[in-house]
Amino acid sequence: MRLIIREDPFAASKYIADYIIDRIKAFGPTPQKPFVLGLPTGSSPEIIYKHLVQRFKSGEISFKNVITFNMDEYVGIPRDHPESYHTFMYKHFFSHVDIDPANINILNGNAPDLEAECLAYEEKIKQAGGIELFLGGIGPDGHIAFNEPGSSLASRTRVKTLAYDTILANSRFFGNDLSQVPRMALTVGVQTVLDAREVVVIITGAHKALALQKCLEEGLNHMWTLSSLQMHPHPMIVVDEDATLELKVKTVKYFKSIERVASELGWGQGLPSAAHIETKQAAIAQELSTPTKAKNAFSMPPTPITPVSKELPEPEIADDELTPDRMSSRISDSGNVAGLDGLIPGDVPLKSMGSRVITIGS
Ligand SMILES: N[C@@H]1[C@@H](O)[C@H](O)[C@@H](COP(=O)(O)O)O[C@@H]1O
Repeated sequence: MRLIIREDPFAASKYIADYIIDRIKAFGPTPQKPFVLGLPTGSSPEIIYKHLVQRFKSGEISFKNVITFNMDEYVGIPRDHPESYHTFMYKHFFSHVDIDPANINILNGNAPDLEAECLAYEEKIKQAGGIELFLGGIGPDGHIAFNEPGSSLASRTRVKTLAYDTILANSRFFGNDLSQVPRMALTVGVQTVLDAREVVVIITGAHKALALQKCLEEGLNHMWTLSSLQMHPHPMIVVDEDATLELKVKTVKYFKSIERVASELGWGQGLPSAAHIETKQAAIAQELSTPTKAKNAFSMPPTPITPVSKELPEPEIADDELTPDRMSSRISDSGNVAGLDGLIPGDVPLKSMGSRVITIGS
């Protein structure tokens, strides 16, 4: 788990935007090998999108060879509703960059067959080669996408009924009128997120501090679906200071130290590229398949160990000092156990404890 802590939501969002740009550049997407990016909505990612748009406008990054899959969409509100996730994504991101509209994938919450829509979405992700990086946000109840508390951790894209907490939280976008918030949504499943090669989550604000604590310091729990990241090989959570309010000081210090040590050593917190790992794996497999080398690899002579005693000054042992194998001889025959010399007269010394047991029948 990587936990990156930044002072405020702006710094946390900038960190993620930079990270995504670095990952896309390192990947070097082409039409034949596009970068597949999973995306969220919500107020937390808004600043990330602003950064990405800015960097696109300054010519630092292109989204031409990027395919996107959004996490979720409400069921039953028109696609052009001001609060639909389609509208959100075009307003904050897609309309401002050079992404090919054919590469944009968002679930259709008005599909005549919602189940078929979800199955087709999973299939499309598979056909695109799987998601390289899934960016996510969470709700205050620790849900990722719309995987509400109690969701199966093996879930895939499906129809989900929204929890009351989520309806309450999202009512701010619907004039604080609970009755206007859709009751259902289509969402990628927990397992769909975990299938991505890398998952990056933004969490900001004190109202999400408990969720972060549950997911980071406690165990895997379907009531806090973000905790599923514990099962992912490359998760990264980027937070602001407020989101850490419920964490132990020790946890915060540890994760801050990871980042500090890594930067002191000149290491980034990024992933080694897939190509780099594959080259290494191939070299190791080759090495092990060469009979003599493989044999050598497993029958290496033991590394000679310098006896510790040679490194240490000779201990000074008094003539009457005892060696451990004769520890029993430390106990004097006086009947008293070392340290128990001050026994009350008449008390029974430990070595004859048996004498305290009265024989039944006697
Ligand atoms: N389904 C979305 C989530 O995908 C998103 O992560 C969450 C957080 O939104 P915000 O960032 O506005 O708190 O909102 C909704 O519930």
